[in-house]
Amino acid sequence: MQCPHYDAGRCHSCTLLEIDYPTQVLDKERHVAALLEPVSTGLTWLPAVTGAESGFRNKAKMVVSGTVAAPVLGILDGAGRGVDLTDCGLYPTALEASFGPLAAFVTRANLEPYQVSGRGRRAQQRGELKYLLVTLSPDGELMVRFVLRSQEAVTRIRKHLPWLQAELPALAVASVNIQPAHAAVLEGDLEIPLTERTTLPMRIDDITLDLRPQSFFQTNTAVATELYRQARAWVDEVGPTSLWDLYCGVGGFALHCAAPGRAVTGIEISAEAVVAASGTAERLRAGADGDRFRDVEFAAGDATAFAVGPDARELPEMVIVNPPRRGIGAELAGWLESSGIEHVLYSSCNATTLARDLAAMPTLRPVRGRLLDMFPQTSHYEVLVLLARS
Ligand SMILES: C[S@@+](CC[C@H](N)C(=O)[O-])C[C@H]1O[C@@H](n2cnc3c(N)ncnc32)[C@H](O)[C@@H]1O
Repeated sequence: MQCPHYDAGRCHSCTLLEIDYPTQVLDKERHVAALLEPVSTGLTWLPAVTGAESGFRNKAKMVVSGTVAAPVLGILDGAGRGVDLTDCGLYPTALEASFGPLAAFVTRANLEPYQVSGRGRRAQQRGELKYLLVTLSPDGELMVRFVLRSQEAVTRIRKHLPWLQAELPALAVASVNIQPAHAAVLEGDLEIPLTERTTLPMRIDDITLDLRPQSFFQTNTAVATELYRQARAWVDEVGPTSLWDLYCGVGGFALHCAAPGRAVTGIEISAEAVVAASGTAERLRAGADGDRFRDVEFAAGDATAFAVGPDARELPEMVIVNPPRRGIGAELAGWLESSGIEHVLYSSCNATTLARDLAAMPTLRPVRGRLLDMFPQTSHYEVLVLLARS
């Protein structure tokens, strides 16, 4: 992939851009194999799943800088200057096409880009609009979230929204997120819906997941499809009658792995994601294939607290974990190790913490592994590992 921003030294996000794609994948395979080497006796690797080298990201997190008259959507460079990344090669055309109308909307609704000058206690904050978070569904619909410092601009956004909807007919869901803190954390707790629709349907094979603001979704829809397919295949092979999906997000693993006669429980810290997952399950139960989803439920909470806590009376036959980059950690790994549960499916976006967690579960041996290249051009990747009790 060629990138003028990389060539000019303006953006360094795609750290592997100078390495051809097959070599990137080979290097990642070697990387994960080396990390898992201490626990790899009996582990069979399936061929890596690769995706498109460009145009694969279904979401854009655009920092808004510049001025009301000439907003810049992209990133801030090391010196805090805005870099326009609206032509970034990682975005599909339909996502890229939304940036022009969104930039024009910033001007029309008089949304002053947020900026900080000075440092420490002398830091001065100005402006309102921090980020534009845009997600593209597989059916071409858009969810747009305006991350603002305060509610000052909400009325103006509402007033001008019909203009944006006319310019961007694909806009299905819009909301404002209030992040008052000057912090690295992207978004705040308060979400203000702007449209009647609050869910973006993300169709993946035969399951359409409802995505809501403040919920995680896998970045690369095509590779996520393969991830859920592989998970379903391995879970069906094991054939558990009860399954937990810990760190379930909007229910991707839980719903793809649901089957008649299988009780599935999804646990997730984001209450909004749980609302979305529960809504999807309800819709699917009412559909032609409703029996599959009869016994699927979701609850909000901490994955470890759920597993080790008093709520977890009956142990499931199998557990799926798909934690953030920090991994599942010592407490949950220790609990799984001593639980006696026969099978665990671990989907990881950070093989270093995966290796650490596996070392803490010595009697749960990896038997199958598959790398899924969710993030071409970067050193990141997803890896799915099936663990069986030895
Ligand atoms: C890598 S995402 C996976 C989401 C989902 N499995 C999917 O396929 O989209 C990790 C998820 O863990 C959730 N999470 C973070 N900390 C958590 C915790 N302590 N307990 C439960 N869920 C947590 C995040 O909100 C996020 O949805």
